[in-house]
Amino acid sequence: MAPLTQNGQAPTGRRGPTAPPPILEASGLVKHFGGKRMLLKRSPLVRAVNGISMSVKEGETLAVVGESGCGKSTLGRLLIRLLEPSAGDVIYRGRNLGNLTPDELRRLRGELQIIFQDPFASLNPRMSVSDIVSEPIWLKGGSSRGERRDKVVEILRTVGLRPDMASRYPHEFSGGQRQRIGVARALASDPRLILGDEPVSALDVSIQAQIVNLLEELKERLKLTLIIVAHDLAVIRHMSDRVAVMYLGEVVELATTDTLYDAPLHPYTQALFAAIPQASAVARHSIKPLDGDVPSPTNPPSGCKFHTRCPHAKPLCNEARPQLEAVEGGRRVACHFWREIAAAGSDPRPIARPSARLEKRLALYTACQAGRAELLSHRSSTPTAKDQTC
Ligand SMILES: Nc1ncnc2c1ncn2[C@@H]1O[C@H](COP(=O)(O)OP(=O)(O)OP(=O)(O)O)[C@@H](O)[C@H]1O
Repeated sequence: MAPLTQNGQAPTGRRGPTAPPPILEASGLVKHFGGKRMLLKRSPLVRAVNGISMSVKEGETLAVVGESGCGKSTLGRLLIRLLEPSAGDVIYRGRNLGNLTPDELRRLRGELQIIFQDPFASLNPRMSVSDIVSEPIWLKGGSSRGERRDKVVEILRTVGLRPDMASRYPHEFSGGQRQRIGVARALASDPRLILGDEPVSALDVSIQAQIVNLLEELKERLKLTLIIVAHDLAVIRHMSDRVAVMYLGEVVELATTDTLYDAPLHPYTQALFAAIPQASAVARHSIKPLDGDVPSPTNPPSGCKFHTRCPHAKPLCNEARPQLEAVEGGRRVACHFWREIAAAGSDPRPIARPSARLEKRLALYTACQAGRAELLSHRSSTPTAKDQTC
């Protein structure tokens, strides 16, 4: 089993001569918050991200999953340089973002965009839709007022909103429509890579499917790369090509979506997926969902951060931090004993039927996928005022 190189890639040669270079590569990313002296005492040091090395391939959808507080949003924001790392580098299309001048970074900002979780909080209530969407175009520079107006109209159509909605204000829209405005704002600067930070979790389930489908459609049409931070494993399975599983500031497993859902290797991934046993092969292995809470990132356990909750923990896990190790098929796992755990779990049982709730959600996605062509033609002619149907 070949170990990873410093930048989180498999050793040179494994990628193959024809594989395109990643659009983004992170190496040794660390982000600590706090730890500053305040009057009489020091604020606690929060170790949000601890030495993550990974890459994002051009045109893929990479999902980042994990329990609340494990550092998903922080990692996402570090990758698009919305946050400055405490240590480590992000190389975007061959350029180290840490070495750019503020001016160079501002010019590059349009290529790296974000869609926020909460469409109610993330839009300025005092700005019209037209102002919200045209601001990034204006910031990019080089366009006249008329060109900006035309581009706003085009982008609104692209995200399924009517051009006459441009003069309205965010409070006049439904949740799904507001998230479409958030998507329009992200698209306005012609991005190459978009971070979706829980882009659908604040929305009603039926609206979630619309936004998921919109993002997928835009990704294909505009050749975007997506990083999706989310905790909804059904949405992740539907949307992503690869999944990075995080635990307490570290990536513990990284694999293609099908591989990960069919046979998770890390005990944390297994336990995470056991919360939706019918949706994954972990149902075959009677793995229990996780007990207890994630330890505090201000005082993380030594060695493997997961050992305090891991059913397979051995003394070594308390002593040494496991490295992300390359496994066949481009998958990576950070566990000292993944081979033993995988071998012990080779007693497959039939997969249980999906729960009624999961079945409903999967059916909804399928229906929305099937209705996409119809929806698109509907949007361009007589778009709906409210996001009520697929
Ligand atoms: N600006 C900040 N100052 C101090 N601590 C922070 C800050 N931002 C995040 N943290 C802490 O860093 C840790 C990781 O936070 P982060 O938001 O990245 O987690 P997450 O996995 O995205 O959580 P959630 O799913 O709940 O959004 C948490 O303990 C959080 O409290």
